[in-house]
Amino acid sequence: MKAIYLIGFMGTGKTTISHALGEHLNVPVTDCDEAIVQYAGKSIPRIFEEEGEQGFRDIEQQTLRQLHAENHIVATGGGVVLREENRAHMKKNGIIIWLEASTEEILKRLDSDKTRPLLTGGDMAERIQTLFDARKELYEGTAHMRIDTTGKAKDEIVHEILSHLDEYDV
Ligand SMILES: Nc1ncnc2c1ncn2[C@@H]1O[C@H](COP(=O)(O)OP(=O)(O)O)[C@@H](O)[C@H]1O
Ligand SMILES: O=C(O)C1=C[C@@H](OP(=O)(O)O)[C@@H](O)[C@H](O)C1
Ligand SMILES: [Mg+2]
Repeated sequence: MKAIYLIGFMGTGKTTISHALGEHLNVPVTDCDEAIVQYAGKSIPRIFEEEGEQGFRDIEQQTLRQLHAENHIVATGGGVVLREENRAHMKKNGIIIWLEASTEEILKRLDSDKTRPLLTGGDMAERIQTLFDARKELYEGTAHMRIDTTGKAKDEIVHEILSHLDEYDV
């Protein structure tokens, strides 16, 4: 099996769904953000604070490149599509699934979240909208499969992904 990469905005469920999908397919799962935290030895907010967003993106790019590119599910961070090198790496190595959710749903899911530095401070709905508008075309242009998760339970999303997987050369 090739790698399966989950991409999409913060709060669309990449981390959550990657683990559920891994269980169903009996394939190992890596969350890129977790690998980054391990490698850097500090939390994501701390990396942003001390090294800035570009410092984080450098580590993210390096980490993505080092992850297994076969027989593996990778939950990426929402900004992975910002770098062309990352988009090319994922396209070369696997199937890319874009998880979507409405702004209202993302707000609900991340209401009290303090772990996503790009969403803290200011009006969260506005931040989500601005960032999403800037990234939408990148998600669209990178993904092979697109799944709307709004109002859907984890199992439903996993089954929807599984039902489409055989359309691809995984
Ligand atoms: N389908 C869903 N329905 C409701 N809540 C969800 C769903 N998927 C994820 N969540 C919740 O939303 C939050 C963000 O999910 P997460 O998997 O961390 O998203 P991402 O990795 O895309 O940022 C978590 O609290 C998670 O439990
Ligand atoms: O969208 C982004 O730029 C980011 C998304 C986060 O991951 P999730 O998408 O899993 O929340 C994490 O990588 C970091 O806070 C930056
Ligand atoms: Mg995540």
